Amino acid sequence: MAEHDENVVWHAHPVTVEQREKLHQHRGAVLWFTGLSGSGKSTVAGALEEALHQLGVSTYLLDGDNVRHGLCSDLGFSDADRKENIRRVGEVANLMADAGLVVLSAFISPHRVERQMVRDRVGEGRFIEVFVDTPLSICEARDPKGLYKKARAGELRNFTGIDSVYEAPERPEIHLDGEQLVTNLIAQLLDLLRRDVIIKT
Ligand SMILES: Nc1ncnc2c1ncn2[C@@H]1O[C@H](COP(=O)(O)OS(=O)(=O)O)[C@@H](OP(=O)(O)O)[C@H]1O
Ligand SMILES: Nc1ncnc2c1ncn2[C@@H]1O[C@H](COP(=O)(O)OP(=O)(O)O)[C@@H](O)[C@H]1O
Repeated sequence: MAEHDENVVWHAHPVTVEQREKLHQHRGAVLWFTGLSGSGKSTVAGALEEALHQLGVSTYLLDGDNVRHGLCSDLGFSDADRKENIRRVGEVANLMADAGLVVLSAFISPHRVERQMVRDRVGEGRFIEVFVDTPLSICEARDPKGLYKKARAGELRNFTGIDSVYEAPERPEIHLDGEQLVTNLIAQLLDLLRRDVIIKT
């Protein structure tokens, strides 16, 4: 894919990200949830969004299951397609954070290199990697969509954790034990957002 056309020139607009953040009364950021299928990414991200919304924070939740019905409906689960999925979502998340929102994204995002690509794009300080660490055996026992069962039966190929790799984060901003109570996990995430001065409330 072409990087960009040299004839396309960046245009600096008069309203800055700092001005937009001032209006929102909090900083823009990307909370990047990563973990196995069934680890709890959507559940925890959804509960955190609810808590933030109640605190008056402007949020948006990007979820793999939903984005793959629209923006990324042409993509499957090969390594190349997952990479493109994360690239597109990373760009959208970056734009939303630039708009001053606290973005929550819930994608398996199994490869370190792609998560690093999004980190570089969003920038240190704004990118918060959230590792939802739930053992494969627990995810498989939960199996809310019956996908692990299908993968074990050989009916679903390239399934993360079964016949496709998951590279755990080495230095996530926060490492959650995905077997703890959701309320406990939300308290840890709110603490981090306050400590990093993303939110003030
Ligand atoms: N082969 C394979 N591997 C993993 N997951 C699969 C696969 N096929 C379908 N699904 C369903 O798609 C959801 C993961 O989509 P993501 O966009 O998060 O995946 S990725 O980040 O591009 O790897 C994932 O949702 P979650 O369970 O919410 O993680 C699955 O429901
Ligand atoms: N902390 C938790 N403790 C117990 N069950 C959980 C927890 N988080 C999620 N679950 C349950 O695990 C299943 C998978 O959660 P989900 O959020 O869909 O995972 P993911 O988005 O990572 O695939 C759901 O049935 C959900 O209710």
